[in-house]
Amino acid sequence: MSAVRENGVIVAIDGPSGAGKSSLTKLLAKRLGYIHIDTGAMFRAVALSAKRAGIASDDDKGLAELCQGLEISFARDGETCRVLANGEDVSSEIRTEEIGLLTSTISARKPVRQALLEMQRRMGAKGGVILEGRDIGTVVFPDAEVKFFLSASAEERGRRRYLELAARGESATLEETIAKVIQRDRQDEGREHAPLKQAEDAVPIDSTSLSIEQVLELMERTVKERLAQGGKG
Ligand SMILES: Nc1ncnc2c1ncn2[C@@H]1O[C@H](COP(=O)(O)OP(=O)(O)OP(=O)(O)O)[C@@H](O)[C@H]1O
Ligand SMILES: Nc1ccn([C@H]2C[C@H](O)[C@@H](COP(=O)(O)O)O2)c(=O)n1
Repeated sequence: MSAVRENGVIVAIDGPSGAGKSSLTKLLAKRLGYIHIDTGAMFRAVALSAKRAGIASDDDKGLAELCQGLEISFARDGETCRVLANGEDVSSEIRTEEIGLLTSTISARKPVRQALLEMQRRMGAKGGVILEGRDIGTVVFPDAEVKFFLSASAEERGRRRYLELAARGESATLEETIAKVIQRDRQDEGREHAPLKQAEDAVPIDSTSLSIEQVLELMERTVKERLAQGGKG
């Protein structure tokens, strides 16, 4: 294990959409007493801001300027964590399917990745943190002490997303939702800059037939074993 940082280790959780990253990151962070950073929410905040400003998803100059003037932060209040873009709470607005797909497109642009890479490294540098995303273990913190690659079949991930949408009263069919999951996988895996892929030293977890609790147990055990091998908690 590399030298441990001021506040503890860095845990990276990467994987495709709907694999359970956000749910597990929050639960694991609570168990370990770590903070969690949802990097997808940061990309979503950029996409929402670009949409509002009428910046096209291939306008690299416009996107670079947008990112320069955009401060993304998290407001933590007990169990909840709000996402702020220049001080405005955008937590709900960034969670629509439309913003999800736009985010997948905009996050492929180099100036956006560069701007958020710097922010994410600053946020996580002291350790004691779990970051979830697509490229945490490969690009943002390739030296993270613990890396997980969390996946599940596209059908199962689509089913989970469909249930979420139904609970929110949003109309979508299961087939459409699975198709969107597959489209997002293709975009995230196929892009030139920082594509979604498993880091060589990541622990793979297929959650298709595991409960959230089972995945949590597995992750917690793995982190604690690594800490016992030479880190501090
Ligand atoms: N192992 C699991 N079994 C059943 N449901 C799960 C499991 N893991 C996550 N879920 C559910 O699947 C949905 C998607 O999970 P979550 O938002 O954590 O995924 P994600 O990987 O963060 O997705 P995205 O990258 O799109 O934000 C949630 O409703 C969550 O409760
Ligand atoms: N580290 C990251 C995190 C997210 N993205 C992109 C790719 C996703 O399709 C989109 C939304 O992420 P989600 O909130 O669904 O996890 O953001 C990325 O490229 N890199």
